Amino acid sequence: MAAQSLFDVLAQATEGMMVVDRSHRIVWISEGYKRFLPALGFGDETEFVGRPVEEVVPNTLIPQVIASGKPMLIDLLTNRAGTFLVTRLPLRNEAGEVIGALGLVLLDHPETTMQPLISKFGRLQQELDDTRRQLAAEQSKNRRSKHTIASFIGSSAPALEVKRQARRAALTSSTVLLLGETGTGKELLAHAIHAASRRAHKPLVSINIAAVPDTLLEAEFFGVAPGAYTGADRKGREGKFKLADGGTLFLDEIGDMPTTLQSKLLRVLQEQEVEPLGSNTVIPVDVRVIAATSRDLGAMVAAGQFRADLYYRLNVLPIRVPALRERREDIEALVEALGEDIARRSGMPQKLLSTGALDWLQQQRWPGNIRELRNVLEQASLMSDELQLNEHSFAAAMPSPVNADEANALPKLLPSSLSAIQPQEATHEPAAPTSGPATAVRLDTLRPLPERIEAVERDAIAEALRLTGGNRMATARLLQISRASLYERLARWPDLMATHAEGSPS
Ligand SMILES: Nc1ncnc2c1ncn2[C@@H]1O[C@H](COP(=O)(O)OP(=O)(O)OP(=O)(O)O)[C@@H](O)[C@H]1O
Repeated sequence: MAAQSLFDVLAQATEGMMVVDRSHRIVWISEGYKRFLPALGFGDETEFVGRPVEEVVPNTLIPQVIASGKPMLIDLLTNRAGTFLVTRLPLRNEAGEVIGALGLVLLDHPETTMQPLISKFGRLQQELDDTRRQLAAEQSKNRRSKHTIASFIGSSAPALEVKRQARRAALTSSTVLLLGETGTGKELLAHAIHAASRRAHKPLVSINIAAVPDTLLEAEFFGVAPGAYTGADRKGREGKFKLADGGTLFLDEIGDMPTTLQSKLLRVLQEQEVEPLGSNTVIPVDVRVIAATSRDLGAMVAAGQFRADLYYRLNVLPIRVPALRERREDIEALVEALGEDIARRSGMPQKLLSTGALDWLQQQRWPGNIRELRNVLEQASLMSDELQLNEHSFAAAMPSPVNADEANALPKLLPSSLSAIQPQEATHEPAAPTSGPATAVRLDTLRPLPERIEAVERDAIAEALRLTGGNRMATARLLQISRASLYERLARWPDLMATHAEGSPS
């Protein structure tokens, strides 16, 4: 009786009410509810009652209330009939079992009486939709490769030749060997070749051999069988070859491959099958390999540091990626493209370049190639408040510029202290109280050798960190030392570590 009167009170006090049974079927609607039927697309009650609620009231959550047995005391329901403030309550029998639900419309025009809440809801809904769209766009972008052959900027003869070779390589599944200095765009080309190949819809998996400790490389390449190890690898792990199945495996810094693993890699390349560590079964794989190195592999073969048979197996389609100084005419287009990217990422307007600035950029030697050009552009843009950058803006961002002529005479990376040592080291004259560079050199030679070596190393590392924008991997490569020995030295000079925090924009 009490329940009946509560029911009547609710039906009258609200704008509309419906009762739904356990199987979601609408069994009753109040007089008030009938007003909403035309907006929901129904002529009269008989077409509506008896139907499953989710079929006739879009976006309703009544089925969830029946499933969970938990009330929804207040919610906004939006569908083609409008936006409503609603309450949903489960109905239970005496045994406490859910036998259906009550749906109450508290307000049918909440937008007039609950403006702040409704507009907040609208805003959040809009943000949610935008984020979902962005995420979907991002995901589809990530599935596509980061780079295409057209993203390799440049129309000089050497750049066009590289692109021609890359397009040709994309037509086949043969192994590609990308050879070139650090920062010339080898990784970009590997992505581009994959994206232009028939494997583009399959993964491109990269492994930087120099970045993985030798002891872990084998597991990284070939995977680990379940139960082979305890700890993190107990469940087994797929190797990069398996992950790249059907697609492309990019082996960056192949010159750093330990000799013990070289023969195993050769076997996998020949047989196209891998044997995970701790297993005695082989797994067939279909992988296209693109390898890259900034080292002279031919010389490494001659020195016995790289297996000749692996070298020949990799050297099927060699592509030499030119250094930036071999294609200075591309600097203008590169500056334009890199500047656009820097502006987009930083949210600041793109800076213009004076003619003097462009000339200046074209005269540099760029041992760190495009990565270095990008870093210098970025630093100059951040350091200057002017919209136009001139040669002084760049000189400030690149404190010890070396022009092309000087550079040809002297390896750029040798810092002044080292170049000072070389010619003077043979002279054993006593220090004379003269002024100028000669005095500095003689005083320098009087310092204990370990101290001088330390200073040379420190200068070289500082210079290389600057060139690579603090990128540890590229720094180690440029100096031809291992990453571990770079870190070991950096630990000695915490100030260097702090000035060049890890993280290159590339
Ligand atoms: N031709 C190019 N056009 C536009 N950007 C380029 C070009 N070449 C390289 N870059 C950019 O320069 C940076 C360095 O390129 P990438 O990492 O491909 O060089 P890399 O030769 O693989 O270097 P490393 O040997 O040090 O790994 C990246 O930000 C890349 O996008």
